Amino acid sequence: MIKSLTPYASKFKKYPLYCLFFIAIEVICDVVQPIMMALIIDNGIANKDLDYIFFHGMIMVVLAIIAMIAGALGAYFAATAGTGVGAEIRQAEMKAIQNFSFSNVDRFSTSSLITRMTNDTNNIQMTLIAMLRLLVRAPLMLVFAIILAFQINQELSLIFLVATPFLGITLFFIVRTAFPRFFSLQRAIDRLNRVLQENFIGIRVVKSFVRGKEEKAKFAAENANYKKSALHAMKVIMFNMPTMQLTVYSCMIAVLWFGGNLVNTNVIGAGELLSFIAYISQILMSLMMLSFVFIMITRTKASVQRVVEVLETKSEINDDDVVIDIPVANGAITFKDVDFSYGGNSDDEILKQLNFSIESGHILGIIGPTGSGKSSLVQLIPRLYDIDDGEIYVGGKNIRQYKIKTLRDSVAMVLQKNTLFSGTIRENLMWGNEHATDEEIMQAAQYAQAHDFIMDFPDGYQTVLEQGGGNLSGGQKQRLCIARAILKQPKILILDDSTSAVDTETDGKIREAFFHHLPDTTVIIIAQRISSIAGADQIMVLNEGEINGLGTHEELLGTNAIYTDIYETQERGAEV
Ligand SMILES: Nc1ncnc2c1ncn2[C@@H]1O[C@H](COP(=O)(O)OP(=O)(O)OP(=O)(O)O)[C@@H](O)[C@H]1O
Repeated sequence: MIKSLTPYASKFKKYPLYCLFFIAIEVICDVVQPIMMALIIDNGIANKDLDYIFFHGMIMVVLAIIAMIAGALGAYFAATAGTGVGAEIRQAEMKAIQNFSFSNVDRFSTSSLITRMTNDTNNIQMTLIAMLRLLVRAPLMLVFAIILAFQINQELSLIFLVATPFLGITLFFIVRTAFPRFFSLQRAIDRLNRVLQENFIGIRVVKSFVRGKEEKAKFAAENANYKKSALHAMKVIMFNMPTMQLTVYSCMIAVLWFGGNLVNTNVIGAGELLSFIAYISQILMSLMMLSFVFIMITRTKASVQRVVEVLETKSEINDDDVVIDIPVANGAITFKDVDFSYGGNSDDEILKQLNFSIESGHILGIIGPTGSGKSSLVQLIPRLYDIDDGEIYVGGKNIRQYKIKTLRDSVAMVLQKNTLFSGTIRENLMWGNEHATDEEIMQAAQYAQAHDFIMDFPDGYQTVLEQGGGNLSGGQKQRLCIARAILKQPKILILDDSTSAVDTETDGKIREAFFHHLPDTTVIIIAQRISSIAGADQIMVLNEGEINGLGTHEELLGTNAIYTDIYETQERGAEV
């Protein structure tokens, strides 16, 4: 698992070496201090030699200053490496997610992807920084302190031999129990983020339905669940510190007990006993640092697993087999025996045995009850989802023969849910074509019946849109999205219920514009209103994932029950 992340560390190879160098200096300075202290007590104080005390005291001060500077530099290089690797991983996750197919995104869920890119990656970054600093410092200090303690007195040092296995076994059990609990903790963060994300994105709906109380209750439940998961994990970790302290204080008591006797019998000096105790403190510190890092590693193991899952997920839709990048010749579309289900579950087929063709430059209207599969059908054309069975042809070639970018560049979709981004109207329109001239932008806006309302704003095309186009009406947003799609100059233009918020007259003008100004573009219009599709070259009636009728308005009216029923209902509605 760690191996999968090593490529992201390659840029920062030299920093661990710098870190090792400075931390080694810091540790050497720290472990020499007790020796100075012992010398001052056993020689300086015992002989009342003030010069000796002052000289060795100064050495202690200088050592402390060097240790401080080296420690700070070590921490700086550790932080540079850790944050650098974190940034590389985040960038790689972003790249991987941009390549995901819709079903990949469905499988992970948006909130989980956000947690993985933020919280999980942050865990990895923090652990790397701690590992670089402490995994060098703690073992070095431990080894030096043990060696120097052994040099003072070997028998006293045997006390460590009893304490170390006890600590090792305790740590092993803590780490083993904590791992699954940390995994659940990350999942609890996913769920908390999901509730927050849904609430913030849908805040207008929440307020208009006065659902604030229910939303608060939903959040409270997930928040409580998160707290429970965090406590569950912490309960194990809690044992770490007391175990360390119990062991070390027991060691100190044992050292004072046996060491006191050695001082009384003049085997070691009082200063040596004091520095022995100082080494025990350093050994305690090292063990605490080590256990802290091990626990962080345990927590991060869960995060690494979740991040690697994102990095290693290959898009279910790819064009790896396509060697030659052939252009899309025209907007002709053919579906042959197409079956489709979300997640490839054939028991739950959304579209069944679809067979139809549209000539390039023609307009196809699709109508049908809600949930009949209209949006699913059009998403198959630019390969936003792949089909289970059958074949789809665009411009006379199977869509699998095109590079995905080429195919998607030739198809523009205006989705049911319009998304605009913060920035000016002009910037939003240029998503369709980043090289578009002012004339082209204006022309696309005119075709989409957006130019007039844009010019009514004091800043015209430079009007700044709020996040998600919050300062526009629903119909205005829809028209901007249509203009953005037209600007792409696609071979196929798909409008998925995208004029629902536009009045009938403007809707008619938009269709007129397609008819007169985009004669070579194949247009697919999904609509609820018969009037939006009545003039189409062909109309498809979709019902429960199957083609129930296909023909012109005149052919379907009177012969297709569903179409006639929708028509009559809407006519009656219009009369009332
Ligand atoms: N991402 C998805 N994952 C799983 N099932 C989905 C997904 N999107 C849609 N569905 C299911 O597929 C079926 C067809 O949905 P689709 O959106 O294609 O219908 P539609 O005819 O466009 O409906 P509407 O007119 O209400 O927009 C529905 O049963 C829906 O629950």
